[in-house]
Amino acid sequence: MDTDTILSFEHVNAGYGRVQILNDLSFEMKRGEVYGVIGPNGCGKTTMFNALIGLIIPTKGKIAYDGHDVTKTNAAARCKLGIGRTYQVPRPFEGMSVFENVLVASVHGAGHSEKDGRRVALEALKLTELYEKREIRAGELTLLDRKRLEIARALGTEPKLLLLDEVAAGLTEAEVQDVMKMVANLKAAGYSIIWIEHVIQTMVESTDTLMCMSEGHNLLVGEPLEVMNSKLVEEVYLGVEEDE
Ligand SMILES: Nc1ncnc2c1ncn2[C@@H]1O[C@H](COP(=O)(O)OP(=O)(O)OP(=O)(O)O)[C@@H](O)[C@H]1O
Repeated sequence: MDTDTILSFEHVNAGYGRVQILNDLSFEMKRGEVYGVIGPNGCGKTTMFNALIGLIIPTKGKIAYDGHDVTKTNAAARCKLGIGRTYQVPRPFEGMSVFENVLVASVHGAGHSEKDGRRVALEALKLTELYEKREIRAGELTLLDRKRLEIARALGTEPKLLLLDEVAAGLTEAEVQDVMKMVANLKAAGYSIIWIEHVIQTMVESTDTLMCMSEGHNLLVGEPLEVMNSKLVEEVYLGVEEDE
């Protein structure tokens, strides 16, 4: 793995029990880039995240992250190495304040002392523009702010690689623009970001590299607009969307 590469999947097979979902998946991501992942429903995008954070262990192949072979490393150790994820459906502790939610991630997720955890949590809240709302109960937040909180909680673990799972889903166009600005700020702050999304325009405008997955493998990867305009992608992805 060259030092520019933060993440690589090499011929990975993985799934749930006997059901194999990832099927010889290979790709490589550069440090500091926003790497988009698209593909039809059920093609294995979230499963790829699950394999990346250590929720499921590959039956074949290798996952290398930041100079480490993490193929069989457990989830807690990967979190400590700097892999932080968000979930498709935000699930904060509703009764806790915004700040407390991020503090919990920082202290219990990343193992920071309370003092360091507070510092990291406040930085995460500033980066996600939630600082002014830090005392509000998480259950009272709008969907956009819940998405921000989901990202802040991931940042609370001090990741180098941030995994975003459909953070734009369910938002208005104006809100999606806010998310795109936030992702651009996170990139500028030095995070490497891997971003699953169905909102195609977002992917074209906000990512440096785009991969389209199909049936658990890498169908096409490249410059976002080229990937989106390719016939191959149109057939497996847009074709499926239109039929739904
Ligand atoms: N815990 C699980 N146990 C068994 N099968 C699962 C589990 N989670 C997901 N699957 C199956 O794995 C396949 C891939 O799902 P996955 O969520 O990775 O797809 P996806 O590309 O993220 O889809 P979407 O765009 O709809 O979120 C689907 O057929 C799904 O039903």
